[in-house]
Amino acid sequence: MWQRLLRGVCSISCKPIAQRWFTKQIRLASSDIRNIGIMAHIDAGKTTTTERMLFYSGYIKRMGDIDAGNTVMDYLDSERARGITVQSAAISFNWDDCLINLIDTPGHVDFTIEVERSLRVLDGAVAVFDASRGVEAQTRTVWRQANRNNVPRIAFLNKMDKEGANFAASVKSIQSQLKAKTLLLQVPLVKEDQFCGVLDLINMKKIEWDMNMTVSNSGGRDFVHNALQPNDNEWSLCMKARESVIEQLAELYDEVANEWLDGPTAGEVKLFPAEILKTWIRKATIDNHVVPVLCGTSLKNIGVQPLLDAVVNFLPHPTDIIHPFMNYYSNNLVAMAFKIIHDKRYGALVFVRVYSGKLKAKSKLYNPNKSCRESVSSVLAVYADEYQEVGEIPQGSIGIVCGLKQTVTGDTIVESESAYGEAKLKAEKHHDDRNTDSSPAVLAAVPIPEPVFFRSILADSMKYEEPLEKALAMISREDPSIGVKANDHGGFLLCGMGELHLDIVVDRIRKELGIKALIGEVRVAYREIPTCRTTVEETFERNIQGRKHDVAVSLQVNPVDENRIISDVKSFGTTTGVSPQALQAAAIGIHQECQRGSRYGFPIMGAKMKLLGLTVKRNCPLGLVTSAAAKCTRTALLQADCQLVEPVMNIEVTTTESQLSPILAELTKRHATIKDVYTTDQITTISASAAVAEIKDFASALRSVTSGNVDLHLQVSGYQNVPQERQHEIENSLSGGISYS
Ligand SMILES: Nc1nc2c(ncn2[C@@H]2O[C@H](COP(=O)(O)OP(=O)(O)OP(=O)(O)O)[C@@H](O)[C@H]2O)c(=O)[nH]1
Repeated sequence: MWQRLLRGVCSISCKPIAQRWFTKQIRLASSDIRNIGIMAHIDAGKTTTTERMLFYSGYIKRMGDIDAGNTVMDYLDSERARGITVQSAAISFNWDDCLINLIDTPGHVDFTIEVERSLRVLDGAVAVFDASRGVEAQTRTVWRQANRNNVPRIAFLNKMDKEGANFAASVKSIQSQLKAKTLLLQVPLVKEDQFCGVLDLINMKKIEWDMNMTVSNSGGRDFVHNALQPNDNEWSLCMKARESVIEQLAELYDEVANEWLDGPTAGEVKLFPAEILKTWIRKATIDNHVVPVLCGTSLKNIGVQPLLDAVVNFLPHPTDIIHPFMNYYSNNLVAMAFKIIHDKRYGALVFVRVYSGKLKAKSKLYNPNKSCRESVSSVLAVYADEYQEVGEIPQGSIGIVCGLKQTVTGDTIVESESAYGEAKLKAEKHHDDRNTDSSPAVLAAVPIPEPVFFRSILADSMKYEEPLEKALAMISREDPSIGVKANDHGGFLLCGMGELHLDIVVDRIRKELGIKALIGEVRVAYREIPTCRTTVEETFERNIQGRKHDVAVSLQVNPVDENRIISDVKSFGTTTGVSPQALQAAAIGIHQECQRGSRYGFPIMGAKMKLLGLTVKRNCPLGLVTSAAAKCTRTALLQADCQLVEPVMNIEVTTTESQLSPILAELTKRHATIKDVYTTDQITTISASAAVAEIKDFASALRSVTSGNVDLHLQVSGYQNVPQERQHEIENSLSGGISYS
């Protein structure tokens, strides 16, 4: 990718346009900015839709083709090869005098953390659906994520050209499965059994594309829109549908009801001016009361321009949504780093959302999460894999900051340490929860679930050791859901959320960064949990340079019902008077030993590690405190009789009824528990759960037994004890060491 970034592989160079737009961006008011995401199930057409948006906005001169692997938005080699979006690519373009900062989010379940991070910084989203499938498994996940983050949404029913596309059924599935109140703003226009445009209910217009022109020369730029007339066939249908929109709004807001009752009429027909209607649709969308629904086919270039109009008209601008922390900073700078990628020329590119103030080039900033100062060298606006230096990122917008050394994804960045101090004081006056980990004056980070897969990675020769270490540090800074740990074989363990997640990292290391490395097979991240409470007291003696040092440690291990370790190491009782540095050194020893595991060598979880006592003489080396605490932890964990547990996944398979038998057979073979099987709208859904170890190659097995006519959604649901017979298998495979390929 790095060579690609330098060369600027995009076949289209748009620097002059970019320059004009980015200069304009600085003068923009917040109300002219839309920070939006595109979210959906894999393959619904997010990337194709985005490419069309760029094309119609004039940003690119030729549309990319996802199937030919030459889109602007999917720009990593691994993305182009696989035809899927892996990293969220952010991009800015203009539509109707507004600056749209758009983030294309990945659809695969392994990258849901990436989606969550994007949702934090967005003000609104376009949810893209495949109109022949309606709501799909991953849509439900991203929808829940958007609900959690209160992100207002527009639904775009894409692929209306496909055989089996069904507007009404898709809307029904949004209502029933996502429990969303849909507001239909368009009706599909079909001629000679072909989808060719939309009936716009707000403006009462027929918008029609010439199917012979769309795919070839015009690329869908040319379309005709005519006002609907009372003698048109579609008139009464559209009037009824428009009335239903107004009624839905009237149920929400009394003012709409009054306006509707008292407003002007033309003969028998009650009028409700389009501009007023738009204002109320916008309000209902931002209040998260309704989800406006539009339709089209991005591949055939129909319906994308009205979608862009809807983004500008109905999705919120940055100042529509006031986040509580903004009140503490007045007009001082506060921003959030939501993504990091590395570039050879600029180094770490930190994508930020500026909530208040301006983020200027050559300025000094403060990072309260890392308690450190940072220097900004330059500030960039982004065009997929091309960047344009700009002087500042204005309030409410998204851009890239260069020069930051310690900031990682999820950190808050503010103007200065003193500005943060003032904000923290103000925030604490309003909150009694001073004991929580993070101050209300910083933005809450995205929680990262426990990784369920890992694989070993070892440099092929000494020449690649340092580059590999640097590459892994860089990748885990970019994506904190990738864990990197040194293993006992001189290499590293790479932990991630799924097989694809780890495959992508390995691809980047080998192909994009050119590092020769030996890679172990993908393994399940088992864990060990203590089964009983133990208390251990031990004293350690060492002679160091003729001086005798001893450290006494007393530690208790308590089983707890949580998928993590709770470390209780603080100054109390017999630890009173022990220096904070010694307590910290003991905490490190306990943590390190928990990571090493006990009987099986897998990290511990479900344990509260309580330091009951620590006796340390003056001048005792801190390293000795760490190893004493580690040894005491080892003894305590052995006595706590740790049990091996494994991650379990919820499985959701959607298919047609005819494919049910082979799928159920595959699930039974893998000892899955079938929870439910139901059919709605001719789509059969099977929900089940199984151990991750049992379903490692489930996706490819499913594809082969159903000829690809299946949709699979997996999500980690928890942990369960490993059955006795498999425990032996695991022990045997572990004693065989790591096999690299
Ligand atoms: N028939 C039809 N196919 C479409 C349409 N839009 C996209 N496609 C096809 O659907 C497939 C997936 O499109 P993408 O744009 O990559 O979908 P995506 O949602 O970005 O997929 P991920 O990045 O993998 O999450 C490609 O083969 C597209 O050509 C459409 O309107 N009609």
